[in-house]
Amino acid sequence: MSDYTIWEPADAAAHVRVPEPGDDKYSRGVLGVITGSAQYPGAAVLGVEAALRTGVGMVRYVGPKSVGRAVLARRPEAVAGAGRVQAWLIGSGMDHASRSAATGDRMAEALRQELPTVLDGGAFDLYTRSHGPTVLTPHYRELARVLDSSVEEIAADPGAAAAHAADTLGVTVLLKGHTSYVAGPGGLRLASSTAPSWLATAGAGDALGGILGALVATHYEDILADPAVLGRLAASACVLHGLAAERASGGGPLTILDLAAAIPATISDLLAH
Ligand SMILES: NC(=O)C1=CN([C@@H]2O[C@H](COP(=O)(O)OP(=O)(O)OC[C@H]3O[C@@H](n4cnc5c(N)ncnc54)[C@H](O)[C@@H]3O)[C@@H](O)[C@H]2O)[C@@H](O)CC1
Ligand SMILES: Nc1ncnc2c1ncn2[C@@H]1O[C@H](COP(=O)(O)OP(=O)(O)O)[C@@H](O)[C@H]1O
Repeated sequence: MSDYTIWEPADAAAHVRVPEPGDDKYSRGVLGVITGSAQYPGAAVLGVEAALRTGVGMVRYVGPKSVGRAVLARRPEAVAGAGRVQAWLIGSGMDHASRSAATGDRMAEALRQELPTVLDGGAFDLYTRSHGPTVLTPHYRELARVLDSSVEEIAADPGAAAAHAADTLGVTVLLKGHTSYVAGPGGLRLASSTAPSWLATAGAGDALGGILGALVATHYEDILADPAVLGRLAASACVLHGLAAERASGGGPLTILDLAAAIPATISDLLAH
């Protein structure tokens, strides 16, 4: 932990791109989303919800048709089907072992574009094929699988595990937990623990993926110019996620749709201070 700098709300505020009068939906950035599966359609719904609430020019959902229908039922603002995007969010709510050929093809096509990419749960196996600036968002069990290690080893020193993963895999790693650790291959080390423990509930990570996806899509040019920006955005996503959870919780339980609904006011508060 000593190598890590705490990423503060003011740091996160500086990493929200506020639209300007000359912006349109494309100049703000389009996020492509390949998440969800027949088994876990809700993960796609939650990620898209959180991305749209964080602010992005457009979300294009490019997953299975049945999941796309669930996404659109909740969020008609999302656009279903392939098209040009500036960043990708891939892998929440899917199991890499049971990935369909169609999903595998969509992922391969996305990764070929060398765009800034967030890889979540069911897509960690693809990190070597992701040639754009890439951030992985594992929890402890997932990082243990990626590193062929054990949960106990990760839990013993999560900051060191995240740093080791970033250095050996050559990607940015956001290791999720009560404290989340962001490590970048260039020695970037940021930590955040803004979230209440009420956030330990199913779907919380799917929402984090959406928040981070939106921040990445709206900063794609900055990331391409300096890949270290990706780590700062990852830490900013953790701060926003934690503060939105705190606002939704108010000291009690929360659902992930409550968290998503709290994101806009969380951002406007951050920008006002
Ligand atoms: N609404 C949704 O669609 C959601 C989908 N989710 C998806 O669900 C999939 C699995 O995610 P995980 O993070 O659980 O994956 P993991 O593979 O890390 O966790 C599964 C492990 O938890 C253990 N386990 C299961 N139930 C348990 C219990 N009651 N008590 C103790 N241990 C238990 C299992 O034995 C297994 O080892 C991912 O694809 C994820 O994206 C989750 O994000 C939750 C919400
Ligand atoms: N005890 C805790 N306190 C605060 N935040 C937590 C706690 N446990 C988990 N979280 C946060 O909740 C999210 C859980 O993500 P993940 O394990 O991927 O869940 P899911 O797969 O259900 O979406 C992460 O952002 C993590 O940082």
